[in-house]
Amino acid sequence: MSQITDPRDRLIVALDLADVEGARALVDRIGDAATFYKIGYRLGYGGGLAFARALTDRGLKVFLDLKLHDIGNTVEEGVRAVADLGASFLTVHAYPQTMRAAVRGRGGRLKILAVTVLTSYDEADAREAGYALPVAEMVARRSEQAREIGIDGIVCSAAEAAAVRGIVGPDRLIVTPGIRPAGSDPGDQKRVLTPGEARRAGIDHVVVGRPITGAADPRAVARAIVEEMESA
Ligand SMILES: O=C(O)c1cc(=O)[nH]c(=O)n1[C@@H]1O[C@H](COP(=O)(O)O)[C@@H](O)[C@H]1O
Repeated sequence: MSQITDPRDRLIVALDLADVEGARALVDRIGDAATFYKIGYRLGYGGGLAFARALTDRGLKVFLDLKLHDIGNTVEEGVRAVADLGASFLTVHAYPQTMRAAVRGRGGRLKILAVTVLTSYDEADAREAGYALPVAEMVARRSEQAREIGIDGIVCSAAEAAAVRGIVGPDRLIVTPGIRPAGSDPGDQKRVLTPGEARRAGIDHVVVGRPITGAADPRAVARAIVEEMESA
């Protein structure tokens, strides 16, 4: 588990917005209630990579969620190309070739996170995609492979966090999307826990998008999530 001194760093706000103007306005509204933002490919394709640099220049932390998965050479060079954007985290899918390539391309302070099984998948979705193993076993197997390859952290559901911690040990990061404050709409997420449950399961960071980006008062929701984890 990482040494997090500022409790706000545990919350990563997913900036799943169409353009940089909207993202900048949201970051300004949230103000000092959050310190860590995720930029995925929706915003990335709308100028979000330059915006990542603008956020890090303001002292905020950035998670680039590009979920790379390709032939090794392309992944390695792709990781190398984003290594100097100042981001803290970059995602790749947890396939062994992809993870090895990402580790080769890693540089600077960029940490590579491996996405095990998406939190929008349940058992039926995994079977439909051709996987024979139950989701929890897939997550465990991919976490073992990530550890052997030297990946810095795991993305999984908080429902698997305690098992993953047993596999990857105390020093690798566990980052969990699929987080919903009690009573909020899960949307397309299927393996869902609350911020407090996630914290008790031993996660390092939660990723929260729509419950914050769609809220009337995003700053208040971000604050409440940080407080819920602090008191868990
Ligand atoms: O890699 C991710 O960040 C990710 C992995 C995963 O398994 N599930 C998942 O939801 N995510 C991302 O986490 C965010 C969750 O957003 P909300 O469902 O709106 O809270 C989205 O940006 C997803 O792309």
